[in-house]
Amino acid sequence: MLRLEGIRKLYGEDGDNPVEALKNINLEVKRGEIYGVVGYSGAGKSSLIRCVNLLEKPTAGRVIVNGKDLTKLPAKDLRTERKKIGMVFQQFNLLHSKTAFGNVAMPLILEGYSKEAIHDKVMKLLSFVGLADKADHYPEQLSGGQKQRIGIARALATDPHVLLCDEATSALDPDTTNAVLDLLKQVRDEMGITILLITHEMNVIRDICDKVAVIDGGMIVEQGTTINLFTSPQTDIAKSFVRTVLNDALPEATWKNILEKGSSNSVYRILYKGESANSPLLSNIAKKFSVDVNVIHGTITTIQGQPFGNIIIEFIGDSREVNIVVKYVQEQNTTIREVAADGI
Ligand SMILES: Nc1ncnc2c1ncn2[C@@H]1O[C@H](COP(=O)(O)OP(=O)(O)OP(=O)(O)O)[C@@H](O)[C@H]1O
Repeated sequence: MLRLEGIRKLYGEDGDNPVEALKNINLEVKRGEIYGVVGYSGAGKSSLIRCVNLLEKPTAGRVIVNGKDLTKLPAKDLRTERKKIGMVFQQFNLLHSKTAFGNVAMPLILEGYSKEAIHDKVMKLLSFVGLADKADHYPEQLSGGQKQRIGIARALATDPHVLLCDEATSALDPDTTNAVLDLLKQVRDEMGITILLITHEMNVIRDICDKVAVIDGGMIVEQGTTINLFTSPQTDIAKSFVRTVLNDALPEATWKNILEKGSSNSVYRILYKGESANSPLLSNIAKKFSVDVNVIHGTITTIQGQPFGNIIIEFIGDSREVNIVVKYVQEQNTTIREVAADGI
């Protein structure tokens, strides 16, 4: 549905200090997928999303939407194809002089739709985003979450195939963020729209993305399914992003206690994924082996509908028996490793 091939973006290429914001970006989003791009400030996220709808022309590379390379289209055809790409902005970008109705109607007026058709479509979209009763309200009379719903309704007005979301929830509080993320999921599930979103918030990736790419210094440094990225991040930057929501480092005070007891060599991290998160692993260990299991720290979270457990435990018992237990855990298709000196 959407493919980026070898995208480069160089700003100020004719000046003394050109900035290479994107370096050879390759990415494929399948129809109906929600694909997230996560990165720190300055990583190149905005440049990337702006290159997708050609608000910025890539210096090199191809942007293929529905089989068409947008970078090769003449201006008139590009305008037609752009209508199939909706855009949702962090700051909503609503016209303050227009009501909610007027904002959603805008793209349809520009398209020359009849008054009746506009009324029908706008009211349907306002109902879809749960704001039919706010049709006559102006943006200043709406909350941030409501403004974003209007922004989404406006983006849907031209029946896009792809929705690009630029930090769509970054200006919202956590509860409102959840509601807007649910709405985006509904857009995908009920309308079959493919979504590419950029964010610096890993909870957004965890909550709605099927796949994710981590971008750093204008390059994709890691990409894959959301569950794989969360359960086995490879790069330091992906690990640090995952840590922002899983908070899996052992608290310093707990680690200090363990060191004082001299039992640091029997502290392990166990990562459960999917099915194995449901199996009573710890109680099995306690039943089968003569070691005690002390859970020190941990989180269990749901990623793409699958439970994922990340817990730190201390085995209390003979070290030979502990080694046997570690082997047993590995045989259960579960990751286990000693916790390092920094509690990670
Ligand atoms: N119009 C521009 N002219 C020159 N340099 C630019 C321009 N836009 C972005 N850059 C530079 O390109 C790099 C990537 O910026 P970009 O805005 O794409 O990152 P970002 O990940 O979206 O950051 P943020 O989350 O802070 O918006 C940065 O070094 C930035 O300074």
